[in-house]
Amino acid sequence: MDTKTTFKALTIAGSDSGGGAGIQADLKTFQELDVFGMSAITAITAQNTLGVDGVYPLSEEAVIKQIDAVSTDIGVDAIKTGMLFSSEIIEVVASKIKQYEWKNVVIDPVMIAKGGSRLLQEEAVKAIKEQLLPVSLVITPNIPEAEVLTDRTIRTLDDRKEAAKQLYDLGVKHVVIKGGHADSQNESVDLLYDGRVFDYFTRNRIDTQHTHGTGCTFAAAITAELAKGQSIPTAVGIAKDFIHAAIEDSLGIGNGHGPTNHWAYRRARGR
Ligand SMILES: Nc1ncnc2c1ncn2[C@@H]1O[C@H](COP(=O)(O)OP(=O)(O)O)[C@@H](O)[C@H]1O
Ligand SMILES: Cc1ncc(COP(=O)(O)OP(=O)(O)O)c(N)n1
Repeated sequence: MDTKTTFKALTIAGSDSGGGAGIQADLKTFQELDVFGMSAITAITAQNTLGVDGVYPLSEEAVIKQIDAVSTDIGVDAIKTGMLFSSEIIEVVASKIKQYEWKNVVIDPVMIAKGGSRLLQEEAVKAIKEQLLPVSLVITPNIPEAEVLTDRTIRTLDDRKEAAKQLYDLGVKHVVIKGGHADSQNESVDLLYDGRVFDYFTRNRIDTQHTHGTGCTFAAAITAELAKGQSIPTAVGIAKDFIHAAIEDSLGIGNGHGPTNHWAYRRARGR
């Protein structure tokens, strides 16, 4: 009998036709980290490195069917959410997390794409705070997303720490506020808060416009490592190394904000 363990992760997110963000980025990241990837698509976007040209949400029924199909047969060790688009889809996802008693739940609260297109309806922010955060293990907002979720301006690291505490108080067990949008010219610092202590993950800032999909890729790497049973600080540390390699060795594809390189981390390890 085959006794090999296969770790499995599910992404519940939107499709990016350009391949750099959304479910495409998540599945590539799972694969690169030796985790079997599955998807429940919430919306289809027509998108490339120049921006989003169309958003086509799926019905709640379609999302439910996809989640049930993989959960009842294949099984799930960790899940990640990305673009959820509406309060209705968020409600479905929160109820499925409860139904399947998932513990390794990573929320990337995707709101607006780089070019300014909305990937989450404005009124759905409330549903993320009230329905999703209480049933999640980790949330990974960038600074603008953390500002919306906490209704506060974040300029300094102290502002970020206060925002992390505020998010923790909504019920999520770990908060990672990413530093890609911070003012710092030299480094990009991500902050992790577990309700007790702050931890910092720091790498040099890379001067590039090819950062499309960095948030999705980072959160997917955390999810993959949680699926394998890693602790949260270890998973965040590996994700930081993964995204840093992917940005540093980016591919130069397209005429706008290009994608990161999902195979850079593996190649750097000689695999
Ligand atoms: N120019 C950069 N150089 C190095 N790391 C970066 C850079 N931009 C983003 N990162 C890292 O990429 C990840 C995603 O960050 P961020 O850009 O804040 O998220 P999002 O893509 O959701 O806006 C974080 O780990 C962040 O520190
Ligand atoms: C379908 C889809 N999902 C998420 C995003 C946002 O990705 P993110 O990693 O935040 O990168 P940018 O859009 O900021 O480049 C997306 N664009 N599309």
